[in-house]
Amino acid sequence: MSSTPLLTLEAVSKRYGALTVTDNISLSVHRGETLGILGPNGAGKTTLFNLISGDVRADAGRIAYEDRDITALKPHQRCRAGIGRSYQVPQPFGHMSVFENLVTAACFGGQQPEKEAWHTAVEVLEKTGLKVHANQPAGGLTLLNRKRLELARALATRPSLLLLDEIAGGLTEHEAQELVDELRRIKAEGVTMVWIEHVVHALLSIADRLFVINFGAKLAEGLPQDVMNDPEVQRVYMGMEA
Ligand SMILES: Nc1ncnc2c1ncn2[C@@H]1O[C@H](COP(=O)(O)OP(=O)(O)OP(=O)(O)O)[C@@H](O)[C@H]1O
Repeated sequence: MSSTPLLTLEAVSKRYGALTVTDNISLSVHRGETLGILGPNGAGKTTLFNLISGDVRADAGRIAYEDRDITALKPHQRCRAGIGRSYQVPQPFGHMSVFENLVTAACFGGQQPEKEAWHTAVEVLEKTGLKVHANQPAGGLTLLNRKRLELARALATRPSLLLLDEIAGGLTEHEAQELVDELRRIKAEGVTMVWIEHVVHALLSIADRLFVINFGAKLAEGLPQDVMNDPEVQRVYMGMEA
């Protein structure tokens, strides 16, 4: 891992009216690492992703990516800079085939010329186990395959940073394990990942570090074992799957 972080957030805040949803968050993500994000429902995890991807603008603070200030960039500019994301609720073009969804992501998200986008789509289909569903309308996929497509669409933009929002949520144990295996292969290729996940044991099987958010603010950060043993984290997580 290089010492220069790939992504840096400095004192980033976001409010909705009187509600501070992101409260002075500073964090760094290093090249090649997988950072796991934990926090109770409504803690502000997805908002943090929205701030990184540009779907939401920060009220205060600075976001840097590859040493470049991206705080004012629009989502498509951040995507082209190398930030790919999946959404908690999969957002494919339901009437289009799986393959068409991937070509579209590669062309418009990744700004790849058509021929390259086709190659990328084929490559990503193989990598994510979606090849047999390539010509199926995305709207008819099972939950596991919709999650895979969500991951595949992000990969088709050829990200150097992959933001994964609850990709294992709602899956069976076996399905979640399949996804984790896929993520491990992606990680081994050098893709840096930030993964929000309530399925803690799935997250722990791959995360290098954890960052815990509660009420929009940082509760804990560090090596997975240290964070999971932190009494405050245990208190906040009581009753949750571990
Ligand atoms: N556009 C918005 N307008 C007003 N409030 C919002 C908006 N988006 C999010 N919030 C509020 O911000 C808080 C944090 O939401 P967020 O979705 O970031 O949490 P989360 O940690 O991802 O939750 P979950 O684990 O349930 O997905 C919640 O109270 C939510 O209702």
